[in-house]
Amino acid sequence: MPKLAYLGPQGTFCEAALRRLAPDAERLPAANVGAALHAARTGEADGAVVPLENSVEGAITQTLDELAWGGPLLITGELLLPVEFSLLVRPGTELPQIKRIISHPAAITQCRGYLEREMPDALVMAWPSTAGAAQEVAAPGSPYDAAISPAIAAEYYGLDEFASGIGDRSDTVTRFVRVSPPGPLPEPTGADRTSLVAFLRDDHPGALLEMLSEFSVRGVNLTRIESRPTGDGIGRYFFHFDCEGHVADARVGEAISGLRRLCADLRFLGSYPRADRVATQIRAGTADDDFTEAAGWLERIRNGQA
Ligand SMILES: O=C(O)C(=O)Cc1ccccc1
Repeated sequence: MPKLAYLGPQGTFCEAALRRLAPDAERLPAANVGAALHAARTGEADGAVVPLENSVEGAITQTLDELAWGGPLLITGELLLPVEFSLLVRPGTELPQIKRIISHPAAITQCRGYLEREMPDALVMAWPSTAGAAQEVAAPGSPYDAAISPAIAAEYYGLDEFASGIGDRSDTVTRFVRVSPPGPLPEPTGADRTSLVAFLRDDHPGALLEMLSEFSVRGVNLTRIESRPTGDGIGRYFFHFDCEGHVADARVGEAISGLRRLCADLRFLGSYPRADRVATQIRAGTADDDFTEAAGWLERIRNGQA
């Protein structure tokens, strides 16, 4: 039974994601995303489940940066989890008493409308996780009055649900990934995704276009692109790419080789089955057989057998 670290404590969306991704796994709650990934790197856990992006707010940047800069880890699975937010309070709390609210930053930004409408004067502060915020509100003497959290955390920590469904949108989905220490890749399924982090060799006109061309000329569809600052001053960026397909697919492998030549550094973050199981559409001329046929043809020309 694998042991998987996750953004704890019990009751986070991340825990719900882990339960679905690996129902039989032993669950190791971590204080924050960095600690969960650290446990996967050191071997304290066999892997970790962490949030990567949200359909409303976009990237969970801490996860992106950890995967880009931290010790190498491979994404081996993903899950799309619908998320619904509740406002949890100590039993008996009334609206005028709610002055300090805490939650994960991604939850706060997705409940802006409710907070501004219903409690515009409340202070809203970041906490490492939603259920962690609920646990804090429940602690004796806590200076905080409410937590934005999954409803389930009310049961775990003895809180009341002051309001439910407080997200600005009702159809929000968060993408979680399972990461593992470097090792064998999941087998190709025909409905896979590959994740990469690319660092430019130098800044010049068309540098991004050149990278994108490596995908486009081989018929590889991108599913996400994200620029992140390198930290070396304004205007310096590196890029996260997700594309359809598996590194075992010829077109994906060739695109990645092309990127490798273009980039100062290219980090492979894994090839893994897509959560939505949408099969990759293969454009004419970009199937594995087409690459094999073309390579054979080239070989024959070079050998004077054309
Ligand atoms: O704090 C949690 O419960 C998480 O899993 C992170 C998160 C926060 C808000 C939306 C989605 C995931």
